[in-house]
Amino acid sequence: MAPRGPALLRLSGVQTDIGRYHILHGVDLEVPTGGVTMLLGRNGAGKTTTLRTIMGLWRARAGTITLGGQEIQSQRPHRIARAGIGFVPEDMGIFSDLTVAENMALAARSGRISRDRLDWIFRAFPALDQFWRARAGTLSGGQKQMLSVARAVIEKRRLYLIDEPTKGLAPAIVHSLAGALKDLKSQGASILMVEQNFAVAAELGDTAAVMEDGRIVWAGEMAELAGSPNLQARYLGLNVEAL
Ligand SMILES: Nc1ncnc2c1ncn2[C@@H]1O[C@H](COP(=O)(O)OP(=O)(O)OP(=O)(O)O)[C@@H](O)[C@H]1O
Repeated sequence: MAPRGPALLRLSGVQTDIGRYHILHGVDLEVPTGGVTMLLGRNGAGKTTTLRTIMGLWRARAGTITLGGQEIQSQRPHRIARAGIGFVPEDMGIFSDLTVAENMALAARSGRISRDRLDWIFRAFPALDQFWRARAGTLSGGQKQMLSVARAVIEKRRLYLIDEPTKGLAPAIVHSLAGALKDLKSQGASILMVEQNFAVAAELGDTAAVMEDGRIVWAGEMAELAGSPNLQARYLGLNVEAL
């Protein structure tokens, strides 16, 4: 198991509205330093809205969000990114008209990509090496997802937010993506991840938080959730016999 430290990210009573809809109803969540926290829950529970609120893409109308003890909830997204959060959005957020190389260069805040980091990315995602000069729009769905993850990890960040990286991917690609994320975790990274594939969530997660209707309704060790068909049925609607 990855080392578990004090909370790196803490949400307290976070409420977010989208237009006139009240979506987050007071989210309390802790992400420890080191390891993977899985944010789980049924469709529409508010997981993506939580990640976007942390990133400042939706403004929290109440509550606090701290990163390493500093409040970030009223900062703009680029300031939050600069504070050390890498984000892999659900829609991948890559530039289709630019090459893989250009997409990566734009993601590096310092403007320079470290050779060691790039070598690690190429080992984890060989397709990005192969298609380095290709336009991102010509990549397959799985390769685009890899580029999206690679952009977030191009530089070391204090925290990575990753929204459903395996969505719609073939099993072999899911496997290699999960391997890369495991490797990132073994380097001591702190990750908050939304994942609908429960097998992947159970494999990668150290801790878990389950959302329902804009609130966290259960939080604990991933192993406890993975080992309890009752908790899974109650909070995730998973029927283990059907898996
Ligand atoms: N741009 C928007 N405008 C209006 N309502 C929205 C918008 N984005 C999300 N919502 C609503 O907010 C609620 C939470 O959505 P959110 O995407 O955070 O859920 P989720 O848990 O990530 O679900 P999923 O797994 O389906 O992505 C849903 O009821 C959704 O319809």
